[in-house]
Amino acid sequence: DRNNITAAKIWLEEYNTEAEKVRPEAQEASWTWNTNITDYNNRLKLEAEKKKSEFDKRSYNQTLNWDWKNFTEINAKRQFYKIADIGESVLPTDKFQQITKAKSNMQSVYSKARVCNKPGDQDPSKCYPLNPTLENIMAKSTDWKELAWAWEGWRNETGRKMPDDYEKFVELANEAAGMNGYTDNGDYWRSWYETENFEKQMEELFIGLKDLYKLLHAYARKKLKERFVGHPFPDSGQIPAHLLGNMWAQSWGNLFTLLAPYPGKPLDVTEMMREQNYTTRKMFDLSEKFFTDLGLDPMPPKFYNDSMLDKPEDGRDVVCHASAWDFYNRKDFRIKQCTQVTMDWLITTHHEMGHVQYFLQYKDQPVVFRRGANPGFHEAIGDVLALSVSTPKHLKKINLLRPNQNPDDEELQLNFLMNQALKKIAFIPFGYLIDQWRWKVFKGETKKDEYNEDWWNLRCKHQGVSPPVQRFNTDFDAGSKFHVPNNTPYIRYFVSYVIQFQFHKALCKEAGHNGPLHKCDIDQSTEAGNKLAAMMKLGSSKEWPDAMEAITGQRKMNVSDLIEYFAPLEDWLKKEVKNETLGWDDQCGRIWGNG
Ligand SMILES: CC(=O)N[C@@H](CC(=O)O)C(=O)NC[C@H](CC1(C(=O)N[C@@H](Cc2ccc(O)cc2)C(=O)O)CCCC1)C(=O)O
Ligand SMILES: [Zn+2]
Repeated sequence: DRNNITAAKIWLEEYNTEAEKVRPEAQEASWTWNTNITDYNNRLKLEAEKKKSEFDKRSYNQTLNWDWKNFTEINAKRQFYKIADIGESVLPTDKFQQITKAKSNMQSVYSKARVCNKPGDQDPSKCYPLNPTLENIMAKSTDWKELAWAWEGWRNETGRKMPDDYEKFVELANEAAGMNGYTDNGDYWRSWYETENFEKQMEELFIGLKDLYKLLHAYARKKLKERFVGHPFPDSGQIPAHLLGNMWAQSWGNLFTLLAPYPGKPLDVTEMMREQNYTTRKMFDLSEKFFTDLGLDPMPPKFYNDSMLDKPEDGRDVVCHASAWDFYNRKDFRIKQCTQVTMDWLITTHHEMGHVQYFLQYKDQPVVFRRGANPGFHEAIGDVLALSVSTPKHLKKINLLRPNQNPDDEELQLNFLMNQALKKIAFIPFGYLIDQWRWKVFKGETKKDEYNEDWWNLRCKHQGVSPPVQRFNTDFDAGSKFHVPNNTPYIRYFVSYVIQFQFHKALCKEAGHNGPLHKCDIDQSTEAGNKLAAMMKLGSSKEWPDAMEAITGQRKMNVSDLIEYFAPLEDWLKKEVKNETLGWDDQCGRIWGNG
């Protein structure tokens, strides 16, 4: 009967066995399209997704045979709860096909986009991809016009072509969420955090970090005004968004040579990697060794064979944006990325390997528990290890610091902290605002003809950046960021950037570190590794405060460890910007045209 827990557990076993067949097929078809974007592979992907959605629907219907909401066995009850939560698969077949088609269109536009008419090109029909060309221009160019060409061109070739598909996606995603008992798709996405007033909690964390961001923003604005003297910076105080070394102004690491407190003490790890003929494989071996030296798992033998670690040279279209893949069969785990030999890509490699390590650690959980404790946890693992790898002390150990450089030199240490701040503090408002915008779209508070105005209201208000050229309602700048057309939620990165410092602090203590937090390198500490592994093994079988407690001994997210980590730099910044006006107006002033 409906309360027979023994029979229910047998059914759960059967569900798992079947899920370990259906999911790998869907993943394999998605992998094939991602690594070779063709109409044929797209059809196979849609077919496989349709098959998986039918399995999900069938499984949901079978959960109705059990009174699982009243089960006393927590683990079984939690499995039923997750099996019954089938997301977009709840849609009837025709609507499921429509939403999958809309997503596929946007993903394809994003991944195939090229920008032409580069200033100074003899052949105006020559076109350039984001990776590596446009990203390199945004990272290295100091030519205002060239930066503006790349910035505007990318948005014309991506976001501008998506509003109709995006509107369709929002409508159907909300319909699916409604059928699953949520108020809208944003409510569904937030449900993964199982946290009362989650939006309020995120806002409080963000408010706690605003002052630190304003210091860095004021310093960067001061130095960029010197670099681009004579060019228009808005009176409202924002920084033109194309000057920050990144297509979305989300990470300012490429401004290090401009912003380093002691320019004579460079951290030019990329040059060192190139001088030592680093290859993609060497970057992965380095990362894997860090994990295994902590006592964590090595990559399975077929990982390197089956992964795509470099951009293919046979001209096929691929999704270059890095990603880590669990095939849910306990055997196949892959990474797909178009690796370049740079320090940034060494960090990204650790980030993706962090995902695979999490997959490996929880692979014997029931399929529905093979997720992060919350999505932010999955994003934090690789970054936590990268916090140790990037220290001057560790770079010295792996011979990526110049021989004449002393890792304990205080000026070098301050340069290191600035380098970290340009990636971690600069990211905070961006990590926060993407889903602020999307949650409002899903709530219906932002209509299609307001998509772009609302996007820039948030970019101007929270991030303190403004568009370098006039924007119109016919633009859709949110669509120029991978995660919007690819429907990947983003608040997970904001959460990760906060909790990774909590994890770092706790693991450094476990590793016996004394002294400032930013100097800690947990390398080879199996005590730290064991703590991390124990948390990852839980997967999503427990609510995330239990996982947080397993590492840090307490159950809340808070920004105090991040602030402690950057304390020495905060003092330096306060002195640097004492004659500056901190912050900016909420509005961006005149940036709007009615196109
Ligand atoms: C099958 C699948 O999709 N799997 C998921 C993982 C999972 O869910 O299991 C996945 O691989 N997602 C891709 C995504 C890629 C990256 C990303 O998009 N990063 C953010 C923000 C950021 C930037 C710098 C940084 O150091 C940390 C975060 C951005 O670039 O804006 C690219 C660079 C790094 C991470 C990722 O790995 O999170
Ligand atoms: Zn990630």
